[in-house]
Amino acid sequence: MTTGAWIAIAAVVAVLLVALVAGWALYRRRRVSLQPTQQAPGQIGEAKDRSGGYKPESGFSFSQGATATAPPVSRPTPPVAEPVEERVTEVPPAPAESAPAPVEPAPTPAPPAPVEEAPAAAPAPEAPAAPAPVEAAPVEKAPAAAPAPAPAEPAPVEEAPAAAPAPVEEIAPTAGRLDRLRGRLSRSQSAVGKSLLGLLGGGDLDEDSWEEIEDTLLIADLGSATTEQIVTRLRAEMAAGTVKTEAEARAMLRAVLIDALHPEFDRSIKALPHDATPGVLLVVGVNGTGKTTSTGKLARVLVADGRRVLLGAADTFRAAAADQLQTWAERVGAEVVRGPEGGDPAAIAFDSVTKGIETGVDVVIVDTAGRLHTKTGLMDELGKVKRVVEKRAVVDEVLLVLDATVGQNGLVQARVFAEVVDITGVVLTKLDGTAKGGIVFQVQHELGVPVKLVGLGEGADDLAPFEPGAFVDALLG
Ligand SMILES: Nc1nc2c(ncn2[C@@H]2O[C@H](COP(=O)(O)OP(=O)(O)OP(=O)(O)O)[C@@H](O)[C@H]2O)c(=O)[nH]1
Repeated sequence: MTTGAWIAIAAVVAVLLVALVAGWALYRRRRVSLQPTQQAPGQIGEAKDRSGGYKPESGFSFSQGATATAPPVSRPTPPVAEPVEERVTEVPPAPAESAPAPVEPAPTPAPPAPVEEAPAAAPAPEAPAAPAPVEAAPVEKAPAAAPAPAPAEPAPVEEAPAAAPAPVEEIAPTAGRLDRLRGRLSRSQSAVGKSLLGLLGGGDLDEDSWEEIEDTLLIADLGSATTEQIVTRLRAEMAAGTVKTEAEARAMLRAVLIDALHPEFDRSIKALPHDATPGVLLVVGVNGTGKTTSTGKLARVLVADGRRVLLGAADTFRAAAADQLQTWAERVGAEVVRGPEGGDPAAIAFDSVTKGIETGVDVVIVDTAGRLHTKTGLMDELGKVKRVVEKRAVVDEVLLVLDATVGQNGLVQARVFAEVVDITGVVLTKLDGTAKGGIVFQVQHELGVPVKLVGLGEGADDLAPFEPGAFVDALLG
């Protein structure tokens, strides 16, 4: 071979080498690399307890709703029970539209003296032995002015007549019992967190990795808008070069997720009484989502907090729902107002609030029915319930109960309800049974209202306040 040929070969080899090195350098520049940590003690993410179930830092927070604009009603001093008939007949004419059907005060363990007889006996609210007011006669409704369209004398709901009320339960203080929820959420949620941290902390982040992060968020039900927002922020943080270690990646992910959960939202439950009226909460949602259960759990929390509670069983769709609510009420010593199966929910809601005002309870929680048969039907029913209640008191909260396990369907439901009533907060139930807690992000994003409470099990005390930080910690495992 000639010298010229050797020189040519050497030149080609040199060019190839330069191209190879330049290509490798370019490739490295496009990847974000994470070094395993050598962090100083105390640095974020260092050896902290990540067994991390959902563990709210604080207890439930209750506040007072906006100042009442409803007609002032003098609030008699506490629990002296009066005959229900008397109380109810004092009610000013109800809105014409309500045409309320007779409502039967249900027996409660905190007995308002038995209907019909009851002198001014004031039974102690906690006396389990006190006989239930058997055979509560249908109460004459005040609004009788308008010739009530023959309320078809409702077949009295099976009132479990002679059954002695269950003894009122001791309820653990709310603060202490929240610890028991630890771990519930992590069992189902941590898959999402593990996957995200695996990708972010795994070393190199190329386009495929970003796509995987996006998929993980979408699969966890965060929805496309929230996912896009989160991925954009994660990319920006990574590109800024501030994230060099796994611990930093974790801390950054945590901060981004918490931000997306709107930590600034007011999540207190507007359940405190006004000067002349109780706090009034409407609980709405599709049947089966956990409305009645959540109403009962919330009543327990309030009673444990020293509040006098009245539950209104306006879910007249099936008698069992009212029975269920009554059982919850009996267990905690709350009062209950219920009506006949198929009765007018608005009438029961109206009577609940009326009775609540007159007996001076602190808070009335009305459990409504949520048949999504037609939007118009729902609109009529719920709209009417709210309007009628507002004749007596301000509605402080409309809590929408959503089942976290139904994913996108929950969002569809949320939209429909939000069109019908002004939702002020969301109760997300069954978070213990899903690996897709991401619906929390979507619901807040779509409705612009906070998730205030989460259901983490079927137990009576498995209700917790929603806290973004605690939730993200549980999510990251
Ligand atoms: N695992 C789990 N189950 C729950 C939770 N909340 C409610 N449930 C269960 O969900 C089922 C339905 O709850 P309900 O309270 O009856 O639902 P609802 O919306 O009132 O429905 P209706 O009674 O038909 O009006 C019950 O078996 C509850 O025990 C929760 O947070 N976790």
